[in-house]
Amino acid sequence: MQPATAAPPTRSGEPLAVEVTDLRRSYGDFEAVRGISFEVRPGEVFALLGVNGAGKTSALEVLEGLATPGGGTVRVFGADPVRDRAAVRARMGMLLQSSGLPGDLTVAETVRTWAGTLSAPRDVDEAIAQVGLTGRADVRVRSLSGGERRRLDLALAVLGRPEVVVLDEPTTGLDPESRRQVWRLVQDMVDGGTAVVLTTHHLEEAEELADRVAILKAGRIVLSGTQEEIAETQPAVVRFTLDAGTPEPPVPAAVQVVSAGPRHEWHTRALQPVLAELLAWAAEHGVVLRYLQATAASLEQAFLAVAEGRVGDAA
Ligand SMILES: Nc1ncnc2c1ncn2[C@@H]1O[C@H](COP(=O)(O)OP(=O)(O)OP(=O)(O)O)[C@@H](O)[C@H]1O
Repeated sequence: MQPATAAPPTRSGEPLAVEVTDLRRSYGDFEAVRGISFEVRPGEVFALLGVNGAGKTSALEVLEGLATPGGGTVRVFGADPVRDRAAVRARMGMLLQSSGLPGDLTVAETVRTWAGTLSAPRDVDEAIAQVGLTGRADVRVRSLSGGERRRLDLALAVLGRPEVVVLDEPTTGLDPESRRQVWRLVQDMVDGGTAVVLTTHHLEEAEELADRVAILKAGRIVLSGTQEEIAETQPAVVRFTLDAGTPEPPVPAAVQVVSAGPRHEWHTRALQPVLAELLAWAAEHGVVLRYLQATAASLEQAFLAVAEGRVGDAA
């Protein structure tokens, strides 16, 4: 487990795109964000994960300048998103969980109107094409499907060529193809040097996009680091089923037996040698390991461990 979420110092001297230090936010007596810290550099994707109510949106709203922190600081390229709102807004694109676009305008009119408020917008047709809405350009917003509307929101979020983009659940409601289209768009922006902070309930989205991840629970960061660092906090899993009457394999020292049958489940931090030992035993004794599965530790396992209180509940 990583105690802090400092960005790796890969490009010395480069300003931090986002710097959040000991951020707190309360609603009345209830503290929804309880002292979180993280940094994001240009060209990096940082994902905030957590179950419903963990505090992700509450934290992002401070970053977006929509709420003031109850404690701690937030800086975007060194500026305060609330005090220096105009300066931060010029460099930031945001995709909120829900948007309130006028339903009467068409897609093209909406993008054109939005472009008119920006100093250096992308080409309107290109922006519409990038989110796959070219064929829907003349359709009124109110007639769009939920997924199409989400893609329009995204087109607007990145229309001003932002250096920092905050995406609150960018692909919720999208079909798999549209989701991939959004991932490509995000990846293109990142390749161009944009810093991205995103929340998502789709772990495969974080796996696809995020350089670093923080898993929140009840307003605190419980695990953070690269995906590999987070996954390594969890054991690998081996599962197999033995036919009745088959001898039991010896349990290697590095194994914790979670289930001893009929479906065996072993947890281990030494997957390769444990698997090698098991397979050698099976070959030697002519035993079939039915439905054999070996799963390396994953971000998903770590997420579930946090959600289910197996990690970090003492915090
Ligand atoms: N306006 C509000 N007034 C009171 N409590 C609120 C308010 N907004 C959020 N909360 C509470 O703060 C906590 C964090 O909410 P938040 O929306 O930040 O979580 P989240 O991680 O973004 O959840 P989700 O994944 O469901 O979007 C929750 O317990 C929520 O009920």
